[in-house]
This record gives sequence, structure tokens and C-alpha cells, in this order.
Amino acid sequence: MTSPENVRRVACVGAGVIGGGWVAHFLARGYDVTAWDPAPDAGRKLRRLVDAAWPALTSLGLAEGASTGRLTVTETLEQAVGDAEFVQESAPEKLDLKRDLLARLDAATPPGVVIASSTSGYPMTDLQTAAEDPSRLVVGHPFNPPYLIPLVEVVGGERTDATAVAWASRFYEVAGKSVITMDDEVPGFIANRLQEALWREALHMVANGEATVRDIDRSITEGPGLRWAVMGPMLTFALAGGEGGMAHMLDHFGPSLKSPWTRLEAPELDKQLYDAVVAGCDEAADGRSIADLVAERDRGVIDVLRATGRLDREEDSR
Ligand SMILES: NC(=O)C1=CN([C@@H]2O[C@H](COP(=O)(O)OP(=O)(O)OC[C@H]3O[C@@H](n4cnc5c(N)ncnc54)[C@H](O)[C@@H]3O)[C@@H](O)[C@H]2O)C=CC1
Ligand SMILES: C[N+](C)(C)CC(=O)CC(=O)[O-]
Repeated sequence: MTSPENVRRVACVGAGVIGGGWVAHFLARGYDVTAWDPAPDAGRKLRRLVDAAWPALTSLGLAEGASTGRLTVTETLEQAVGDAEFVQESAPEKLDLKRDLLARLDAATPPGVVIASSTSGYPMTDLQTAAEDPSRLVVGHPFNPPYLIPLVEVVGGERTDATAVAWASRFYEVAGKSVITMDDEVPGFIANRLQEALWREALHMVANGEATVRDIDRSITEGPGLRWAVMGPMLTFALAGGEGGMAHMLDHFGPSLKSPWTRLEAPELDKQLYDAVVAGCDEAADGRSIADLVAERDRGVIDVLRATGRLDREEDSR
């Protein structure tokens, strides 16, 4: 097995929002990337996504030899993975599709090579059932866009070998990611559980006419979101206790936990709520296209990464 430090060739299977983002990330890190996606116009869309991300990646600094020319879009899945030293699967979030695809990838990928799924929430135990060699299958859950957001959550399934989990975690680190390795298959992993709780409350507020889509977004971007880019929710709240830290925070505000602030059960995503959320987003976009918003988000994330010293720390550790 190639060591994580010596990997040169990465295969990305499924090249939509996330697979394309992974392709951009690995190219910027100087890897040779093969990609396969069954959609008829997938190659064109993928190159467009990579071209859109490249200015942001260039401004961050490309690895030596990094080039969009090192991308090969293949005709078949087998061509994509046949020579790969690591495989990242980013196909649609459908259990049967992913199960079958991971079995096909396992059959076509050289023995011992680790295969990671970008799944947002399926436990690997449920995904690895059809594979001949489930021991090399792991979850490598990224955040959008994978070429800018550092976090990857890594976890295996019941039939994954611990060495595959450790290999994947190390590989992602070498490839410039910030890794959380989980010992247990917690449903939704860590970050998606937290995001989902917020998202459910937001949908309830829209469904009940308590806040507009725009208000909900501003409540985070002008409020807690600014702190969360620097410090997580735990330490942020510890500071709410002043010199007394979290202990005083809990003494002071603990009783509010019993106030009926949250609903947490997912609301019914009926047509009315669906339409209200989609229309609210159109209104909030205020004429900006998805491409405009992607460019704006990318600039903003880079500014936050720079402003909080995280780029310098990464450069120092290289
Ligand atoms: N969109 C997001 O924000 C995030 C998504 N993810 C996960 O990443 C994965 C991909 O999601 P997205 O990129 O958002 O979806 P997407 O719909 O943008 O892309 C999926 C791609 O898979 C291709 N595809 C369809 N059938 C396939 C097959 N049998 N084999 C290979 N490729 C196939 C499609 O042509 C499409 O290009 C999912 O597991 C999702 O849960 C993870 C983190 C964030
Ligand atoms: C919406 N989502 C559940 C697919 C989001 C993720 O899985 C991670 C992210 O990018 O926020």
C-alpha cells in the first residue's frame, strides 16, 4: 500500500457539487486526478466547476506542479480507479446506489487502496454490505466547498479495518485537510448533527411565519456565525460566563434550557414550506446568480481563514 505521504494519483467518482469540489482540491494540492461521472455532460460541468474554483485556489497558493491539466475525465469507472492510490466517492445520497457503487469500486480498485465515501450521514456499516473487501471502505465526510472548508470527518463501519481509518485520516491531513477521526458511527457524524438542529429550527420558524429566510441568515452571519468562525459553540458560551467561565454560564443561564425555545422535531417539509424557503432564498439572493454567490462565499471564507490566522498556521506546518 502506498503511504499517505507518497500518494500521487487520486480518483474521484461522482463529479457534482462535492465530487467536483474534491477534484479542485486535489488538483490544487498537486495530485494527478482521474474523475468519472455517468452524466452525459459531466466532463464539461466538472471543468467549469474547477475553472470557477481555480482563482480562489490560486490566491491561496497552489502546490508545486499543481495544474488543472492534471485532470483526466475517464469514460468508465474502471479507467478512473484502475491505477488510483486513493478513491473518493461522491455519488448521490441514495443508499442502494452507494452500496452498489462501493461494491463496483471495490472490485475495480487495486487491492489495499482505501476508498472513502463523501456521504453526509449514512453509516459505513450500512454502505459496505455488498463489497467483497469492506475492510478498506471509510466515510470521509467533507464540507462544501471541499476545496476551501478544511474539515473532513473520518469514520469506519463495523467491517472496516482500523488501519484503513488511520490511513485515510493521515492522507487527508497530508492533502491539507483538518481531520476529525471518529471511533463510533454516530448518526449524522458530529458537524451535521449540529447543523441539522439549527436547520430544523430555521424551517420551523419559516413554517410558522416567525422569521423570514433573510432574517434567519442574517441572524447567523451578523451574529453567532462571526464567533463560530473563530471559536466553537462550547468555548464561545464559556465566555458568556465572564471570569466565571462555563460554570457561571451554566449557573446563570442553565434554567433557560428548560424554556420552550426549540422544537427540534423536523417539521413537515410540505409544499408550502418548500415554496416559502425557495422563494425566500431567491429574495435573499437579490439578483445574484448561484455563480455570483459561490464566488462571494469563496472570497468570504478565504478572508475569514486569513483573518483568523488559519492559513498561516497551515503554511507553517507544511
Ligand atoms: N452538497 C453538499 O453540500 C454536500 C454533499 N455531501 C455528499 O456528497 C455526495 C454527493 O453530493 P452532491 O455532490 O451534493 O450531489 P450532486 O447531485 O451535485 O452530484 C452527484 C453526482 O453523482 C453523479 N452520479 C449519479 N449516479 C452516479 C453513479 N452511479 N456513480 C457515480 N456518480 C453518479 C451525478 O451525475 C452527479 O454529478 C453525497 O453523498 C452527499 O451526501 C457531503 C457534504 C456536503
Ligand atoms: C446539506 N448537507 C447535509 C449535505 C451538508 C453537509 O453534509 C456538509 C456541509 O457542507 O455542510
